Amino acid sequence: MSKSVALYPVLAERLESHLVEEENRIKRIRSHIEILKLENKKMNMSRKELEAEMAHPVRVYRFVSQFYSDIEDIRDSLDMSRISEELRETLSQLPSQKDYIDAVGAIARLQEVYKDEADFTRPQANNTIDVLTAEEVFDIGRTCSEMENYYGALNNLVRAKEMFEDRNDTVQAMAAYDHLAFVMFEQQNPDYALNYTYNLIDYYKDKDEEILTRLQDNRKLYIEELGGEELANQSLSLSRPYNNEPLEQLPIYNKLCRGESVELEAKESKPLQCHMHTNNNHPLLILAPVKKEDLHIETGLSFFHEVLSDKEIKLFQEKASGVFEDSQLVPDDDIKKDPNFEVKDDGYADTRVRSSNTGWVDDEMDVMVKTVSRRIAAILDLDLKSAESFQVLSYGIGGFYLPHFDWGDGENPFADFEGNRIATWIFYLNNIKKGGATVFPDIGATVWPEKGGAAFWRNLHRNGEGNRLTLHAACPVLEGYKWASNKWFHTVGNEFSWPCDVNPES
Ligand SMILES: O=C(O)CCC(=O)C(=O)O
Ligand SMILES: [Fe+2]
Repeated sequence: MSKSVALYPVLAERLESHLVEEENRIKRIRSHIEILKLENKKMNMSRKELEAEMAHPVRVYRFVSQFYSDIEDIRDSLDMSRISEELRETLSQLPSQKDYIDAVGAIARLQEVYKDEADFTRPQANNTIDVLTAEEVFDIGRTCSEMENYYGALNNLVRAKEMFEDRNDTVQAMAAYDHLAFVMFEQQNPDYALNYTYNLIDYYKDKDEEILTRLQDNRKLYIEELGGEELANQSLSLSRPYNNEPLEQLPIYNKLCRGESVELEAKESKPLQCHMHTNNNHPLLILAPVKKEDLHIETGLSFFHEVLSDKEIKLFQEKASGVFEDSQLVPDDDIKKDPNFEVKDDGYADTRVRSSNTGWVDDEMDVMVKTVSRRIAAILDLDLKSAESFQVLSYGIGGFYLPHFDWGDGENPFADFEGNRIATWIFYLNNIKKGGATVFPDIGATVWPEKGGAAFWRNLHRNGEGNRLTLHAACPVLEGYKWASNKWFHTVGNEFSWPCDVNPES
């Protein structure tokens, strides 16, 4: 009993400090509410305004990382076991760690593909607002490292260290150096890792015991990797430049995305046996002939200008926005073999292969959609009966689709349709500020999106087999956003639609 009595003042004291903590927690929630109210204006923007606001990679990264850390802080400040279902539901829909990682991944992908054009650490064309700070570059480098994207990690950490040094911030420069040493090791540069570690040991030796111990352990590991003390010492002169292997080994794709020309292995070039039927006498086209550019003979790759009106484009965007979801992709065998690709539990590949929104728009949704379908069929002289609905795609900053075929393998590749995807038609619904081309690595072609225009190609050989030259990809969007729409024609009803071919036996 007397023991309990003695605890009275202790209890009062502990309750008091609990209350202070609770009050602080509530203050934190209140300050978040104030910030959210201020941000409210942005959240009420229309789709168009939001697209314009989020048209630069740095803005997207900044917005997502700031929002994500606020949301994390809000989550931390709440007693999650006592919140309402509604609040829980709302929180679950807000930026998550995955969104933040995707935003960093988009920056790293853009840097990998577009190189100097995607150097967001320097003002580009007098734009001094959308420039990353040293702290942000450091954050991107560290996150890349956590994602095991050591290529992106190395580039960003090197730059972060430089930026910290430029402002004589040794403490931060050393922190960047510390991460960099590990990343150098992961990218097969143990000599660099060791050299950096010696410098770091020198710096931390009378500053931080814990860091020092870790650095000393690393030093041992790097020396071992270099084949012992003697060989390690020899390698320290660092006369060779460091390796930095990109994450995706896609040099042709990257070049084409940048608009550079590529040298291809010599391809057969037989004369065409006859010319493609342009179908210009079709009644639907007499009054409005379309301007067509031939880009590649064997696949029929071509570009059609000004096929869609602004009104039709708006309709496609509106119809699709109502039914948008993340683009899914059933990975084919080639993709599964690539060590960079992970297949999620549900059998779909993750955002390392493709990232965009998809909405299906069919002819029954609006008579204008049906008119457009008929216009394409008339231009191509293909039968619409077995065609798919329009697959409308919207790509945000960094949105892309790695090289793939539209045709499927095996006996019955598209169970829900009649036959394989014989041909692809892809509309471009807007002009993109930078990036976002469709490229064909084995043809060496880059198709630049043009509002209202469309690209077309034939996916299959005459014998029905997939044509491997049709390998194609969507380049990441570097600035702005991208809207496109696929229309796939299938074999049934189009068996005899083949025009001429360089090799009629194929
Ligand atoms: O967006 C592009 O440029 C290409 C899209 C594509 O290839 C596809 O969706 O299959
Ligand atoms: Fe495709």
